[in-house]
Amino acid sequence: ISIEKSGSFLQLNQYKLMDQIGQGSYGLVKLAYSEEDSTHYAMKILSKKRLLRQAGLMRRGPKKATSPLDRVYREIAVLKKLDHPNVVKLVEVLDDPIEDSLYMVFELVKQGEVLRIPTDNPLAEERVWSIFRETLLGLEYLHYQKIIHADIKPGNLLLTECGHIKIADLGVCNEFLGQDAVMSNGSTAGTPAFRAPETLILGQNVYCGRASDVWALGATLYALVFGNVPFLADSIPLLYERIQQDPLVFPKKLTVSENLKSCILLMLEKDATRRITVPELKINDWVTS
Ligand SMILES: COc1ccc(C(=O)/C=C\Nc2cc(OC)c(C(=O)O)cc2Cl)cc1
Repeated sequence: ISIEKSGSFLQLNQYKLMDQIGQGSYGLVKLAYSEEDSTHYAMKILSKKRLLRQAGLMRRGPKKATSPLDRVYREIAVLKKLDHPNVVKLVEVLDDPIEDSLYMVFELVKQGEVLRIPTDNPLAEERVWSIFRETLLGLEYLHYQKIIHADIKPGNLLLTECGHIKIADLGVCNEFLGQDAVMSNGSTAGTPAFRAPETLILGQNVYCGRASDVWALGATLYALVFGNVPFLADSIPLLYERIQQDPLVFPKKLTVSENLKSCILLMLEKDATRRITVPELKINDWVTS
């Protein structure tokens, strides 16, 4: 990669890096402008050292032969093959072997995150209905490609200029697995408030990734319409206790349809074997209303 400073911007090959537009445990996302095609992109910047460190911390049990970076490269290879209107598109990866940074170039989804929570101004049920339907199609596509997103949340749903949804952040935290989408909770944490109960049971570290994605989608649906996550606590252990034990409560102040409440309840079913599945969601009364 050719890296040069042009004025106050870093220039990576044809990309001029501009403002930071996103950040998270993964690293950060910058707006990038390509002079080659006069188009803006979202450039996700990862640190290989940080990835290795995180993998070291998160990996439990026998050390897997593949280095954590192989996992990222394998997932990048998968991302390049993905092509769906409701999944963010990876354009290219700039990876200089001697550089610590790994640059993932994505198509720019102009309006960014669909909703920042907590908020006192959640989205109207009609808006949430179309956002949910598109997210469901994107998730169905990922599951079909044997990809468990493992971090579905409002922050990873990006809104296009025309108000369509693209699911983001498949890059690092998903599990690309063989036949059954079986997860081990050592490797994919996800965001605490959106984690399914079965992923929190210590010791038992095998669960179905598809069902845990549905739970997170349910918590996301709840957050989009009520402005906050379904279970809250001042500490992570208490949060996990509430996710596993507490019955779901809907805020009195906001009126939403009975169909929407039942749909959320079916997705936030604590028993993963009884939880609604993606195919069942596609024919759910609220989703098809
Ligand atoms: C206000 O305007 C804005 C326009 C676009 C953005 C934005 O794009 C943010 C994050 N983007 C991404 C993050 C990802 O992971 C964490 C991945 C991935 O790894 O799949 C892909 C993308 Cl694109 C923000 C503000």
